[in-house]
Amino acid sequence: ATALDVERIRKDFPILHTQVHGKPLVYLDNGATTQKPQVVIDAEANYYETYNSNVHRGVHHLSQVATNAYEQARHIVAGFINAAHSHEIIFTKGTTDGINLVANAMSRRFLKPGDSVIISAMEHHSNIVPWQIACEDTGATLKVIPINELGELQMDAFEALLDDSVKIVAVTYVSNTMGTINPVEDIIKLAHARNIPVLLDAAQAIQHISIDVQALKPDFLAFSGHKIYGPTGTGVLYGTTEWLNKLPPYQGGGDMIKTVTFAKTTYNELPYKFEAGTPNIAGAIALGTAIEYLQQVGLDKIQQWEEELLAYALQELRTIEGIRFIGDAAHRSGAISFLVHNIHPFDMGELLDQQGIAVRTGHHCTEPLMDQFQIPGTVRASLSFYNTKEEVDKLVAGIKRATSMLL
Ligand SMILES: Cc1ncc(COP(=O)(O)O)c(CNc2co[nH]c2=O)c1O
Repeated sequence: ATALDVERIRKDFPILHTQVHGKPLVYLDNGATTQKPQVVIDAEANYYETYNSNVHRGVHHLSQVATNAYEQARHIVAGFINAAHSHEIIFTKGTTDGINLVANAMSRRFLKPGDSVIISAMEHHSNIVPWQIACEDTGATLKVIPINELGELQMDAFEALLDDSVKIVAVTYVSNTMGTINPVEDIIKLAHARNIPVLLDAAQAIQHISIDVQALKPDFLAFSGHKIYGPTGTGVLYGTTEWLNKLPPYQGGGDMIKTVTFAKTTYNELPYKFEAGTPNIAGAIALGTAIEYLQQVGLDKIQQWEEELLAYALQELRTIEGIRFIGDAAHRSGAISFLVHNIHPFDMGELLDQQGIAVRTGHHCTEPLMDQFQIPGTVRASLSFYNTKEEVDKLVAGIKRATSMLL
């Protein structure tokens, strides 16, 4: 693939041309949320300006236009991850919402005392707490796959945890804190060998790695729209038809029903069974636009550039005296977490901010991981395809300047 024209791409993102504290914004907090191209911003505004209307039930023109746009967005998402059917795409509020939907259903229908749920030591709180609640409610046990000092899953320990008590495996595809890319193909194969379903938290994978769910075969896959250049409050839960038909409805209300009587209600077919109430119509449409934008840019070019930029960032960061990487997996993407000498991450982050450099500091909603490394938190830089090597150089220079001020 020909190289990405990053400078041209950057023109698509208005915010990248703003200043912070009088200095050009260097946005390196893409793991928290990504910036939005003008076409995504316009897609939301255009809906409200020209065809705002509720979906699925209206007979009037605007409602049909809105419904077609909303369902076209679903079709775009289905194609993006190569789902076998569009009805396997459930629009959610985000990754947290999608995981809660599955955990809630599992606790109501599939978990009982003596059962277990497997997660990993690097999970985001959104893929820990819903499972803790499900286990508390059902008497099931939460099991945790350990990681090694590089922040990689210990697969032998994972295999040892797999037994007949396990009713689901829920793991992150890519660590939001360390960037570790987990061997999800192997995890799924090992779990499926025992007929155990797998949920993949793809919040930090969907924007960096091409995902084909018919090849990879997760039973569920969740991601957030705002981390793949779409609006906040949007997301997707992919589920196989088989599993989505097994799950009870998550929320009751309009749209998710076929007929309602006080004696008995029958539920709608997929995907509407899981889309109660008026959805985030504008958000879903704009998410579809975000995905089309990425496809036009070229996912292979994006992946190639991000890999090159990550390698450059690691190479340059390694020149910093006293830097300690938290997680240094061989197979990684997106995020780089580090500490410099014994400087508290908050102090480093604050001084970087004063230089216009946006990174995230703290535990990144992975507190158990911080406990394992015995640190209060990290400084995390997380890259996107609109970042440049010059921005990496500014980060490195900014860290060196902050270090000289703080030591
Ligand atoms: C791996 C992972 N799972 C789930 C979530 C939750 O996504 P949400 O429902 O859209 O909030 C995040 C958000 N991660 C981060 C949010 O801010 N900094 C982060 O690293 C994440 O990185």
